[in-house]
Amino acid sequence: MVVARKWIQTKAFEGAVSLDNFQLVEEELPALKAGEILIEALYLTVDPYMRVFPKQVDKSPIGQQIAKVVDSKNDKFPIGKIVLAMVGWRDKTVLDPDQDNPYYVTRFTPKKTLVEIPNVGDVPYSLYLGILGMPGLTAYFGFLEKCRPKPGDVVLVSAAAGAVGSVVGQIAKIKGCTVIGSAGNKEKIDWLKSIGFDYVFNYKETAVEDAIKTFAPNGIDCYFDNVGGEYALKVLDALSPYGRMCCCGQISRYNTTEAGPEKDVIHTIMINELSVSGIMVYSYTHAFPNALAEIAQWIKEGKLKPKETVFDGFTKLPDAFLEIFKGTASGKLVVKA
Ligand SMILES: NC(=O)C1=CN([C@@H]2O[C@H](COP(=O)(O)OP(=O)(O)OC[C@H]3O[C@@H](n4cnc5c(N)ncnc54)[C@H](OP(=O)(O)O)[C@@H]3O)[C@@H](O)[C@H]2O)C=CC1
Ligand SMILES: CCCCCC(=O)/C=C/[C@@H]1[C@@H](C/C=C\CCCC(=O)O)[C@@H](O)C[C@H]1O
Repeated sequence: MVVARKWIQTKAFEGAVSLDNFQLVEEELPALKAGEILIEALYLTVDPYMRVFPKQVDKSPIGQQIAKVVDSKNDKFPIGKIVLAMVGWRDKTVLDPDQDNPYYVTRFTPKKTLVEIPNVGDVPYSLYLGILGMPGLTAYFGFLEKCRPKPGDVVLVSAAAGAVGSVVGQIAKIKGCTVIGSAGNKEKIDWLKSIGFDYVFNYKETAVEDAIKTFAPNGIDCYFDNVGGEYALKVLDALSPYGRMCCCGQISRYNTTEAGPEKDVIHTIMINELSVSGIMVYSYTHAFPNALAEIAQWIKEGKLKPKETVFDGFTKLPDAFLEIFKGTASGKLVVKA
């Protein structure tokens, strides 16, 4: 008999997430039926959207993991094969590789529970949860398709030291742009400078509108928005005519239910003929293989530098999740099971 551990969410999130939102429980797994496999987590991801994903109370929070097949009654998935699976915060799982994703929401998640890992060469498995996974692809499509950068454009990225923002900034450099990033501590600022950002500021010390006056006196051409709220409205006001803004996330608002700052944003969008677009990365599923090949090539050439903060141990999942909102660590947060 195999016993799995899984985290469940004990109560609805309200305000800041705390450790008592989660409980670790054990579960006896059923014997494998024909066609099924048993997988064991190697790395699990924590991402900001887990804070706002609907209907998870009494369930294991949504999440992908890189896992190894450890028992199999399916010839296509032999023992030892590595897969990417959306099974939530669990260390062991029995599944049919062809089953639909129990967390599926149209456009927002993969349709199937299990996804083959892309064949992009010999890279650490954890990267499939970051730069070669959902966050990296979000950066790639959000920036290239929605911001439509041109060489010489001035690009601003918020939460620039994070999983998405750090990739956006580096792709912007590859595309010949001038890149400004914001982050919340000195270690992140120093790291962003070291990977090629032209200007970096601590948004907790310098208001974004002041940073823009200093670093981009002629305005911002592209804004990649990871934070939303007042920060995003301030940047909207500073976009150059024909500017582009990619609305990727609103992390400054995830822990609050209070109404956001009000303003007649529509007038600003009209008068400057701005393009403001959202991004949902799974809308580009058809184009993932080519994008991943290009990202992998940039990594190989040293043009894109992955960074991770790794939490050691399955029991650390809630701590890793809380770290997203503390904001001390940079790069992609992953948990080594
Ligand atoms: N549309 C889509 O398909 C996707 C959207 N996203 C969104 O992209 C954004 C970035 O995601 P990801 O790169 O994974 O996360 P990050 O790795 O950037 O982690 C979160 C970071 O956000 C910053 N942050 C945390 N709380 C706040 C706050 N209250 N106000 C301002 N900044 C805060 C902190 O950095 P610091 O304070 O140092 O800047 C923290 O380190 C999120 O909003 C996420 O929801 C992500 C993936 C897909
Ligand atoms: C609703 C806030 C979403 C914040 C942006 C973000 O991080 C998106 C990430 C998606 C995510 C889907 C997340 C939420 C779907 C909400 C559906 C609903 O019915 O409200 C996940 O699938 C990975 C990213 O594509």
